[in-house]
Amino acid sequence: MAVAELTSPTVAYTHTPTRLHSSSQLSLSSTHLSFRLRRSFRPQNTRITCSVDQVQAPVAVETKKSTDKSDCFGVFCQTYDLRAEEETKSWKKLINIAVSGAAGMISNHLLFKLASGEVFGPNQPIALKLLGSERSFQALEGVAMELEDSLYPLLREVSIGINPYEVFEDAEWALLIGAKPRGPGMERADLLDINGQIFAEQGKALNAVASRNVKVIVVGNPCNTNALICLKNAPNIPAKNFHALTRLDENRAKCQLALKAGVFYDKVSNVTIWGNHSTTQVPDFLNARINGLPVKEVIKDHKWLEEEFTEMVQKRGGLLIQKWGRSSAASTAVSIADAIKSLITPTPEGDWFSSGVYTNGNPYGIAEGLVFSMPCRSKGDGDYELVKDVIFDDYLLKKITKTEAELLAEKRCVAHLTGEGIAFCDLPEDTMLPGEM
Ligand SMILES: NC(=O)C1=CN([C@@H]2O[C@H](COP(=O)(O)OP(=O)(O)OC[C@H]3O[C@@H](n4cnc5c(N)ncnc54)[C@H](OP(=O)(O)O)[C@@H]3O)[C@@H](O)[C@H]2O)C=CC1
Ligand SMILES: O=C([O-])CC(=O)C(=O)O
Repeated sequence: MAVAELTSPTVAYTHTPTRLHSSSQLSLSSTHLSFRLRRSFRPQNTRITCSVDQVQAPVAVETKKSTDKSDCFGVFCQTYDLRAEEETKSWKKLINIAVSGAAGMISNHLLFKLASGEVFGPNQPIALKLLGSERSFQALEGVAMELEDSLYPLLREVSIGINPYEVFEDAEWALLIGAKPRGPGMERADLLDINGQIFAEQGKALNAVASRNVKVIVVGNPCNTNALICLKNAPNIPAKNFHALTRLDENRAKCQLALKAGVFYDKVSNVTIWGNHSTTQVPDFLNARINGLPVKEVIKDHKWLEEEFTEMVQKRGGLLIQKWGRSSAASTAVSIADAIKSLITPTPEGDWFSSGVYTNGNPYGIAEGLVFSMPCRSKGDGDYELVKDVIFDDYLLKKITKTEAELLAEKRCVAHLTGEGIAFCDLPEDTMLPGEM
């Protein structure tokens, strides 16, 4: 392992332009000031100096095995002691956020939100660990370059890589976005299998190297069953920590209810999406509220609620693809940010949010062992509890049974990936992602 050692009271580091060995490192452990240079290109004669009153004499320190790490990128290979600068003294401890599909469209919106501080807050420095593939590696470098050029103060580290066992190391959040889109003529069972394999692998990697309390949000479709596969392959991480993103569906439902009621969308609350992120999902208008009143008291056209509203939310993703020629990216990124914020800030009194979570001991009688969207509340500690005071009627129960049946069929279809035996695929005919219609 190559470790640069400096002993003079004035620190000066110069090196010639090479692609450095992945473990090259100069570190000042006594002050936590470190310049970490791992397999990054740096400009000719890079010179970094610090005066003696800023730092003590540096000592070289042993680093973790370089092969355990993804590559830090460009300017982010330098890290500084946050306590050394007045402005950063009040900041929290750096958190590691891993993002897969990092060169994709959703990530292209999300990463900049994360880096700006609008998700984790203005005093929360972050490290972004970006997972791509050989196919997308150049694009990933492009993303990292744009992050460099954005000069975000809170963004202290960016690393990129194609091996989940490296990229997920010590991740405290894992936002799993990368997935293969369903191509023409591809059976849904094939999609479940192809993407399921990605999520089985990523579950294993999280299990091996991520923080034991990592929070995982699965976005790549079919996200509920991918999340189930992921958590089944990560037995050392609490199943409760895995989420499938249904917040976009909740946001879409709120928007349509607001439009119909003639109110601004901040007046709509208590919206649950039940079940699968697919066209069987159930946007619950029975428990939802507008200006604190039950939706059915405000919107008297109940036929609209049961038919048009429900179908509009279920198929919103498909309509958007028809208009845009590609699936929702910006609004999905916003909804991922919303989903994270809902877990790290206390839920407003009386309200809740939707997330696809593991049905382990759920109070609604939904089949156990599924990732099913349900109403959740959080104290803001990253954890959540299920909301108990919700009501059901025959319409709602019938719809929930349909989406439950679909998820049970998806589960049977991926039994080979969850350790539950031999897969048997009998998916309902009309099983579709929101983007397929
Ligand atoms: N839950 C939700 O509410 C929503 C979910 N989605 C889903 O999010 C996912 C990402 O969408 P978006 O960012 O727009 O898609 P993009 O196609 O823009 O990017 C996704 C990334 O997935 C990776 N990918 C593509 N093919 C494969 C493959 N065969 N194996 C592994 N990874 C692959 C690629 O990264 P790389 O080459 O680096 O692997 C690509 O950069 C999709 O599955 C989409 O259906 C979209 C909207 C809403
Ligand atoms: O099917 C897709 O990729 C798009 C999707 O999930 C959505 O817009 O809700």
